[in-house]
Amino acid sequence: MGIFLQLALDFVDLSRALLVAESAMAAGADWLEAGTPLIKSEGLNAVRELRRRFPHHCIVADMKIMDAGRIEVECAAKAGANLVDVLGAASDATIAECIQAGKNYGAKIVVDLISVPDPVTRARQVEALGADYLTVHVAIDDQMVGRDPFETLRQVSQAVQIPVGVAGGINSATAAQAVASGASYIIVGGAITKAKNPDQATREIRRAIDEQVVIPTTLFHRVGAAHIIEALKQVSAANLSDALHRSGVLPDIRPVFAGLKVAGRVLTVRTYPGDWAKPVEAIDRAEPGDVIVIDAGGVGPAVWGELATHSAIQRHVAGVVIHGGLRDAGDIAPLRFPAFSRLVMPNAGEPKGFGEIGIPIRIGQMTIETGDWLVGDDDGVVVLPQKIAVEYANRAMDVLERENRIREEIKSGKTLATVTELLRWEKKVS
Ligand SMILES: O=C([C@H](O)CO)[C@H](O)[C@H](O)COP(=O)(O)O
Repeated sequence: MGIFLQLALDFVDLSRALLVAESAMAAGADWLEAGTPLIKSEGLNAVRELRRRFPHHCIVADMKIMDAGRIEVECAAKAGANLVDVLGAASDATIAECIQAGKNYGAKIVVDLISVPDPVTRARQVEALGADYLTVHVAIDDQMVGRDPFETLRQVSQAVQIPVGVAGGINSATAAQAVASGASYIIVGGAITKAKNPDQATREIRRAIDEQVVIPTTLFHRVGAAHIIEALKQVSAANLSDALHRSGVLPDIRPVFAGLKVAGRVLTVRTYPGDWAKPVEAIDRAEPGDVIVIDAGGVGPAVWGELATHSAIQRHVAGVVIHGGLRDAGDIAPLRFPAFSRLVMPNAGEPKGFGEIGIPIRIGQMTIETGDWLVGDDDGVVVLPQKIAVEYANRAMDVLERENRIREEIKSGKTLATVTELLRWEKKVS
């Protein structure tokens, strides 16, 4: 038996899900899953419509059943599902009821081991209860902190006899690893549903599975602490702010030059207005790729200019952010050095040395620490606190990937309002 590719339609709008389903099924996906968000949003009509459009394909209802297994399996099966998903975290009674209802209504039962503390033990238990399939699954939110399913998949696939599948951020670069780790079926959501070309994405993943090859991708994979910058170099300040629940923005800080982006680790400086000693000394303290963030009280005179910029370039400093003034803009422009400031002016102060390097600073409501991360572009500057950097760098990538998909649907002739069904989801004033 070959390895099945299951497409997880994790949309909230059925029309968008069907668009991708048509494309991906024609390109090599085997099983079609009504994702949990889709079922929660559209109900089992999503399963009925998938069954109607794909009468001969295996339809999976990712119900993530936690209770009332009998009725939930019955209605999913009657809606047209071949496989119904129950959580391994549910009680044995619920899982046994699902299995029995599955027998009665012609549906196979998949037990999803998502967030189960001891997946190997639970896998053996539910196999003994009569489960038909087992899925090793890393939750979307756990993917954002860098977790992957492969070691657990290897252990579980060796512990049971029933087919074991995998879900959790699988993409064209990791699908082969999923097969090598023992997967009998591979569930892919975002790497296809957020792809600009779902058919091409499906073909690549299909090839990765069938030929056991790694097909590199810069999208749909999540970084760990050592590679945060890789994600931040891809996302915009807007993506990062969206990921941070629309926060993180440094107020009143504007790009001095258009078309320049910076992403990097922060080195902070506090100085007295106009006192450019510590800002310039920080250049010598910075690591390559750092962004120097200066709190000069939000007022002039300038604490940064053309000579400081040449010095920063020598030290491979990635950019400068000034809560205060910059000068020599015309001379800095041709250097294409990313600079962001509250003010631009011709007058500087004196290098008196009042201030400190590396200490926490405060700009507006934001406390910024050395070691935090930052993205700046034509929109402004967003700071990412280091303690949440892995998660929110990954969530910013997720924002970028989702917008890539929406853009393609708009380019196909739709509007943003229709693609996102704004009218449907507007906050209803009761
Ligand atoms: O089951 C899923 C998740 O809990 C959201 O419903 C996904 O379908 C599953 O994780 C596959 O999606 P990706 O992780 O994006 O490949």
